[in-house]
Amino acid sequence: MDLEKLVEQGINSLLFTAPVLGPDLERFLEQQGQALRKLAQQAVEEKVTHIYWVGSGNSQINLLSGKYLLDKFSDIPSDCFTSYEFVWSNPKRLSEKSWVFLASFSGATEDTVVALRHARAKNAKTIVLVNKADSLMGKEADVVFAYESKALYILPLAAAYLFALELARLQGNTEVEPIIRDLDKVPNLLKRQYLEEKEPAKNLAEQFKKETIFYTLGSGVLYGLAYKFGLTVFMENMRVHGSFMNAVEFRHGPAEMLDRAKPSFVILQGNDESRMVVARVIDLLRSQEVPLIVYDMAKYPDIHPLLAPFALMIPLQWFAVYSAFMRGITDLDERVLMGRGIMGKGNGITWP
Ligand SMILES: O=P(O)(O)OC[C@H]1O[C@](O)(CO)[C@@H](O)[C@@H]1O
Repeated sequence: MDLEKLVEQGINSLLFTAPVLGPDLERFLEQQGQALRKLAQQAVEEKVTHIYWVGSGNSQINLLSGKYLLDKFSDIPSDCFTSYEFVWSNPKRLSEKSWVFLASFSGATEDTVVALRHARAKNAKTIVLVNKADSLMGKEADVVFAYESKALYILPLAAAYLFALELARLQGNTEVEPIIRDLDKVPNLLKRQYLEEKEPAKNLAEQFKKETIFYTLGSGVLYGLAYKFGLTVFMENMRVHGSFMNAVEFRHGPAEMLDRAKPSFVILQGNDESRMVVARVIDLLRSQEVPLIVYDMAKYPDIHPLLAPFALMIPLQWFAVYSAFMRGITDLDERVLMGRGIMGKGNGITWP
């Protein structure tokens, strides 16, 4: 089938969020931004002792930014867990003075429902970010943010950013103000990128369509986005082998594999503190002549460096969409194992 026809059909798929990211983020910030800021105020007033961020896959790694920003700018301790790890680790500090944010698009993912019930059993306050308020998790949580969109990575990411930055601002941190201001510029950037990044991504996908292994590397503020594409999108939706690695860890072992084979690499390079070390990894990979794609935040000097996960999302997604089509995947939402009741168990559970 004609590639452009597939793209046209793909616009309605759940995976391909790029067409709605700009408008949906704009709406989300407009409609729910105030409530998120109020929640941050409440956290400060109530002297919350610990904030947990919990989810699975995309719906965990977007929340990691909440911990990253709280650690960097606030004095509230915070941890981010995959849902089952949260339950198994059963942190001793988890109490009625803790707040637990949980994200889930379906609101019915086995792991995260179990985590929500665990947090409730410990009397922690539970705040869920779900697509629909009437989902299983929406009905059981104390506070619900229903984002009403397929943008399951970007909208909870924005919620985590706004909550954490506002909390730090209320604690007197002035460094966060430019980041909060630039967050408002992101919807327009995403609208523009949806149009501008299509052709370059198509060419890149063409160039890489024979590659069978993709390692995706990112560090610092881009750790989460690299994890998202390396661990979920490329493997889950392009169905290629590969994995995610923290870019700073590459010199500590993985580099040696290049002696035997030269798999392809996708590197996300931020404008934050991680930039120079990641640049050294890029130089090393270039010297070894591996197939390499670099997504560089330097292309967006008008956006605060800490907003990189928003700025690099659409170029990567366009690449994944074209790559999937070029590999014979015509339905971007089709799964071979996930969502079929094979891997998720429990009453009302729908995923994975
Ligand atoms: O957001 P939910 O519904 O909890 O689902 C999480 C799942 O969705 C994905 O993010 C995308 O399918 C997976 O990585 C993960 O298994």
